[in-house]
Amino acid sequence: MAKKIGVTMEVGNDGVAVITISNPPVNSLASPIISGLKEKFQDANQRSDIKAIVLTGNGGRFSGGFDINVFQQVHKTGDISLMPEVSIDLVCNLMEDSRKPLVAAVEGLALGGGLELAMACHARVAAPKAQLGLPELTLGVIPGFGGTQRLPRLVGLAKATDMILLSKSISSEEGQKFGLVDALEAEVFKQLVMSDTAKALVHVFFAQRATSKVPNVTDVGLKPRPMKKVAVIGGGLMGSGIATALLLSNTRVVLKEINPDYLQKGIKSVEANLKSLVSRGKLTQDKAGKALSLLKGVLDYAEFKDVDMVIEAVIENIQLKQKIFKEIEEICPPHCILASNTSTIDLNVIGEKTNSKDRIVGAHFFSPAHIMTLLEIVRTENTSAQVILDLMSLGKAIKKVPVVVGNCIGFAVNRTFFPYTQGAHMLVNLGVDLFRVDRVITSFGLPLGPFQLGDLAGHGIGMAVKEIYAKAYGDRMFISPLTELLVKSGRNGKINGRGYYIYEKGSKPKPDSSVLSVVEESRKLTNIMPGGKPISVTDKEIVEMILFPVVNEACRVLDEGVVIRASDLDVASVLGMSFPSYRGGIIFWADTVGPKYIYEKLKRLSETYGGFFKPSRYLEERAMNGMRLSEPKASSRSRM
Ligand SMILES: C[C@H](O)CC(=O)SCCNC(=O)CCNC(=O)[C@H](O)C(C)(C)COP(=O)(O)OP(=O)(O)OC[C@H]1O[C@@H](n2cnc3c(N)ncnc32)[C@H](O)[C@@H]1OP(=O)(O)O
Repeated sequence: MAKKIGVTMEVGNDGVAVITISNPPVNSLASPIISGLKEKFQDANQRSDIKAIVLTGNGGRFSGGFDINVFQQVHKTGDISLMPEVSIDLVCNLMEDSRKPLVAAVEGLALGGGLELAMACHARVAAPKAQLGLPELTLGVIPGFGGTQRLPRLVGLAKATDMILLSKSISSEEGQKFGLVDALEAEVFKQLVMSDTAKALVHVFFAQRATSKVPNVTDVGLKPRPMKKVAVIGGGLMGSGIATALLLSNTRVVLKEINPDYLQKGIKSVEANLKSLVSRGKLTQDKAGKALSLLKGVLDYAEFKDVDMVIEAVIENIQLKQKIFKEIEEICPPHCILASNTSTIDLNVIGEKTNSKDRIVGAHFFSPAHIMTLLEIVRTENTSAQVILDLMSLGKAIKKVPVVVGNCIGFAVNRTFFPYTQGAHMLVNLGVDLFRVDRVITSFGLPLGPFQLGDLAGHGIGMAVKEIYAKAYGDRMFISPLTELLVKSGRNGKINGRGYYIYEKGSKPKPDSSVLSVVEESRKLTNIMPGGKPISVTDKEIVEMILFPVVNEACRVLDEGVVIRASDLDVASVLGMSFPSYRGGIIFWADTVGPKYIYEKLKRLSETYGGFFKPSRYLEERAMNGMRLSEPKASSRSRM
């Protein structure tokens, strides 16, 4: 039977193209394979429906390298032109420079040119026990597809020299240890690569990398300035957490409070944060001591004269923030970045009384700030590219994932998720058990259901936030009296030991059945149960009624250009809201479910239950045109 030689490309519904090398028995890189690869990569890079590429080999072997028969032919004929030019066209231009995430899925072996192709990909996943090496020297040649350059960068010079000069191959397990392999997968490698989970996780991996590319900021030749000394104003929960994160990365921190009592509390919180990291084995005592030595508590602005950045983290009070920004503008050096950790207030309003609008930026950390990795960098139309770059660079230095977003109420994450609680409240007012709602949402993959999350955030805050959202997005809110009734009955959430659940030291939160009388009162007031009877819903419908309105708001966030790209919202939802990463983030998940399905469901729900579910224009357009939500808009009215 004739051998089937060639390169194939299959594109899944999710936009992932799988390019497969077929040249049995070892998928050597013969001329038709090299030209096939060029053609497929060219095609994949151009097609708008392809958003990520996987390169793999057929029959359990990635590739045994360049076709040695060609060497033999060259030797026989003396015609060196038989050697194809591969490095520039294929390996650099089409693979390495591809703007689409490109992953090598390696099984069996990747040797010589085979490993070099894998190294030109943006990441490598390998099955256990695969053989990886550059044995070219055994044939009297050197690695010719760039391996001499890429291998040392991945595994270090010593290991690379060993592998190249001694033609020593290594296993994928060793490769992972040295950084040649990004992830190892189990035996059912192929199935796993093609599984929804792998697709989602690979998506999040690349989406996270993509966040560091910000047009007109990271591509205009600017260099980040060093942030040697940073001031944090406010030593509360957020301020002390932010200070801890900075100290852990060896940044000098000035922590300012308004009186000695508050200052002492702030410093104690930083100490407690560090102590808890030490007790959990995440930090040595020495390093904790070093971090603390970089902290200086102050009650006035004297230390602000030489700071590189101020991060304001006081309560959400517009007048107070405006006053602080006016003061720091006067006292800080002219290069100093003036950042606010506000989660809701418009940055233009905060900076209204200053003449330094180009230096004003949002640094929205998520609580606890020294642990949660998302940092929303909120820019206004006046924030300078240099300031954004500096904050991105500081964010990375303190081990956060900075995502640059536009200025709107709630920014990207809180705005996208504001319907999350409301959908849950609607269900409960329609007669569904609140503890069931939490159970269904946690089994979907979020760590906390909406009611337990509300308890954790505190219902006092919940009420304040609801008001802010009602002003901004009141046209699409479900207003439920549940939170107010809860607070009235003395249940502020975890903070005072009681919310929907009972919180006792040392034990897990317990559902509090006595809260049901509060729920009953709310149901009476809203009176939305059809015929006064509880509705009957499946678990799937519960997920849909809570998360589809979130997807709907995410569509508006995309439509208004609050994020640079859809995948930024995926990363932000995973890191800021703990949306399950194995579902790829909110937009990736929605595209998996299907925009048309979501649109039709929301439309039906809005006919029954009103405007809260009304599909957005963006969702409707995508559903009607059979487009994914993540596809970039043809013309953008970005706020970025
Ligand atoms: C530009 C680049 O940097 C340059 C290069 O890539 S140079 C090439 C570097 N690659 C190599 O040196 C790998 C050479 N091959 C091997 O070491 C071994 O064949 C192997 C480990 C891949 C597989 O070993 P094993 O399973 O024992 O099978 P083995 O009998 O050796 O090979 C199976 C068949 O594949 C062929 N083959 C293996 N590697 C090949 C290659 N790179 N090109 C062409 N044919 C190859 C063998 O000639 C053999 O063919 P046959 O069945 O007609 O006799």
